[in-house]
Amino acid sequence: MNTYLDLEKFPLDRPDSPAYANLVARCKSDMATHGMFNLDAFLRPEYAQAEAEALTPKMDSESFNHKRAHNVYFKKSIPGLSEDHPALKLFETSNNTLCNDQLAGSVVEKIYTWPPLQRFLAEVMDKPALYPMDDPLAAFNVMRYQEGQALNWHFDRSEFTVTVLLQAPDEGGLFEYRTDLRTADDPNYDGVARLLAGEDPQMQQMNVVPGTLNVFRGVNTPHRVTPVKGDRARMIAVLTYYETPGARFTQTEQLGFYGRTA
Ligand SMILES: O=C(O)CCC(=O)C(=O)O
Ligand SMILES: [Fe+2]
Repeated sequence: MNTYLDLEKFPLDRPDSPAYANLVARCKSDMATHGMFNLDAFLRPEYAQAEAEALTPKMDSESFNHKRAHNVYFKKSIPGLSEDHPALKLFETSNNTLCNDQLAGSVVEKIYTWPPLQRFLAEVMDKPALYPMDDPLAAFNVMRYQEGQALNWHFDRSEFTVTVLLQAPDEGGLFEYRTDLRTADDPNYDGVARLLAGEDPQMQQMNVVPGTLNVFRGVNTPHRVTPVKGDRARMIAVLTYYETPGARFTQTEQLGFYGRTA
């Protein structure tokens, strides 16, 4: 994996080293303060670019165009919220997705299934262990956003999400987020409505270099990707792990996100 990953800077393969302990401590601290952490250029940028190019023909011919209007919950209705509540405002999303069953042999698959990464993430996230999903579609994806495409405001299904940026666009395609807008006990619908109206001063933007591994707690932190501008697409790998083995999407979720069931 040292070919692809910068294991000198991020010694995930040396869990007994002091450098590893330092890295875990830094990531825990970033997670506690910002709800996310980054390993800059963890996937060496030349391999990130090569992976983006290698996957482009498949993206052109086989990907699912995830295009729909949705609210921040990806649900039709929320018990106790009237249909016209501004927290349920609909937004357009469009991007193209390749699923894990279309990514056999890819570098993204190698990273997703590499046990030291799972162990490292578990340690940073204070979990006894983390497991890959047992879902042929939702375990890991590569998403492409071309000119005008975007992923609109949403909360994630999983507690946290791991991404690796493969290719950055020339303009737009920015990741925007609002840390801890809700909690497990307080859905904060008025706060959600404020954010969606563009009136939350605590919204932030993140800009990362290609190859960066980002981990963010997206279950209570709404986030979006702004529309891409220009000819260069934004391409990103999304890796999902759970605390229990065997996690799967429901058929309804598979259909909604990937246009098919498997
Ligand atoms: O494209 C990204 O940076 C974010 C992807 C994301 O939020 C998701 O897949 O849930
Ligand atoms: Fe997300």
